[in-house]
Amino acid sequence: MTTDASTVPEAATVNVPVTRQPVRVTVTGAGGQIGYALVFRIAAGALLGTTTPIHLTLLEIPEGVKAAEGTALELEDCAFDLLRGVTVTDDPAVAFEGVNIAVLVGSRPRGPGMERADLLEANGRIFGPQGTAINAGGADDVRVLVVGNPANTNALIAAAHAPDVPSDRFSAMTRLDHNRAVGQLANHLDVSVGAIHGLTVWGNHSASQYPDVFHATAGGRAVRELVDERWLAETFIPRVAQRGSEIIAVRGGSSVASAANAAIDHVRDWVTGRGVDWTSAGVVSDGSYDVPAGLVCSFPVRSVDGQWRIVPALQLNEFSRSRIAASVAELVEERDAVRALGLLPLARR
Ligand SMILES: NC(=O)C1=CN([C@@H]2O[C@H](COP(=O)(O)OP(=O)(O)OC[C@H]3O[C@@H](n4cnc5c(N)ncnc54)[C@H](O)[C@@H]3O)[C@@H](O)[C@H]2O)C=CC1
Ligand SMILES: O=C([O-])CC(=O)C(=O)O
Repeated sequence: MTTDASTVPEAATVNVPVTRQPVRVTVTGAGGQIGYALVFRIAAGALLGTTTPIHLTLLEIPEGVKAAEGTALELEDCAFDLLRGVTVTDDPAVAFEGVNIAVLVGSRPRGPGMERADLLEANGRIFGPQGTAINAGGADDVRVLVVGNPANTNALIAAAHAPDVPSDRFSAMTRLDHNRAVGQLANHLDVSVGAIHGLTVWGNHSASQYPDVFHATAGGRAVRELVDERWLAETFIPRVAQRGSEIIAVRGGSSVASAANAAIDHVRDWVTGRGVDWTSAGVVSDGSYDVPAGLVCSFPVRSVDGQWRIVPALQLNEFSRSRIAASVAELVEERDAVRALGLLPLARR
C-alpha cells in the first residue's frame, strides 16, 4: 500500500528560492515514537538546513501504516516550506527508490529488564531486506543511519545486504551516547556543553560502550586533569552506558525525543561536515585501533567531504584499550550470533 500525501505547492508562497530537486529522505518505523519525534524536525529544516527541499517517505509495516498516514496528515497541516511531498508505504522497494538519506528506525524497542542484544533476532530480520532494497533502489549518494537496536549489528546486516553500496555509507547511531556523555561531563564540570571537545564513545551501543574523556577538553583544559579516576570509573562511565536503562526505568519506555535529536545531529554532521572537532558514530571498521575490519563499531569520527573518517592515531592508555576491547568482543559475539542465524549471508565485495 502506498499513498501520496503530497500537498505542499511547489514553490508557491515560500520565501526561500527553490534551486534544486528535493532530497529524498526515508524514515522507517515512521508511525512509531521516534519516527513521530523525527519527521517534523526533518521537515522543518533541522536535518539539511532551511534551504534544502525535502521529500519524505514514511515506511511502516501494514499494522503501522495508519499511524504513519496520520503523521503525514499532520505534516501537511504544518505547511512546511521545505516539504515537497510525503509518501507513506509498507513496501521497502517503494520506500528506498531514489533515496538519498535513509534513517532506519523501524524495529521493536526493548522494555524493562531487557538488554538491547535481546532484540538481535527479532530486529535483525528487518535489516537484511531493507539493505537489499537500498542496494536495488538507493541513489548514488545514499547514506544510511541505523537507529533500531541493536544498532551496530543491524547496520552490519543492512550493509552486508547492499554489496553495491560502499560500506562507508552505512552507520549506526551512537550519537545519543555521545550527547549523553557530553551532557554529563558538562554538568559535572559546570561548563556549557559547547565547551566540551574531543570526547569519544567507543564500541557497541550497549552497556559495554566506553565513553572516553582522555582526549577531551573543557574550555581548552584537559578533562583528565579536572576529574578524578574514581568518578570516571564509578559514576560517569556507568551512568552514560546505562542511561538507556535509566530512561526506561524512569519514564516507562525507551528514549524518544533525545534519540530523534541524536539522529538529526548525526545526519546533519555527516552531510555538512564538522570542521576540526569530532563526534562519535558507529562506522564500518577499517581495522583502526585493533577493531576487526568489517565490524560496525563506534569510533571518534569527523565528516570530511561528506564521509565519516575515523580520527587516526590517538594514543590510548591501558584502561581505554581494555574497555574498548571488551565492547568489541561483544560486537564480535553479536556478529557471530547473527551469522549463525543466517542473517549475514553475503560477503561484501
Ligand atoms: N540507537 C539508539 O541510540 C536508539 C535506538 N532506539 C531504538 O529505536 C527503535 C525504535 O524505537 P521506538 O520508535 O521507540 O519504537 P516504536 O515501537 O514506538 O516504533 C517502532 C515502529 O517501527 C515499526 N516497524 C517495525 N518493523 C518495521 C519494519 N520492518 N519496517 C518498517 N517499520 C517497522 C513499528 O510498526 C513501529 O511503528 C527501537 O529498536 C529502539 O530500541 C531507541 C533509542 C535510542
Ligand atoms: O536503551 C534502549 O533500549 C534505547 C536506546 O538504545 C537508548 O536509549 O540508548
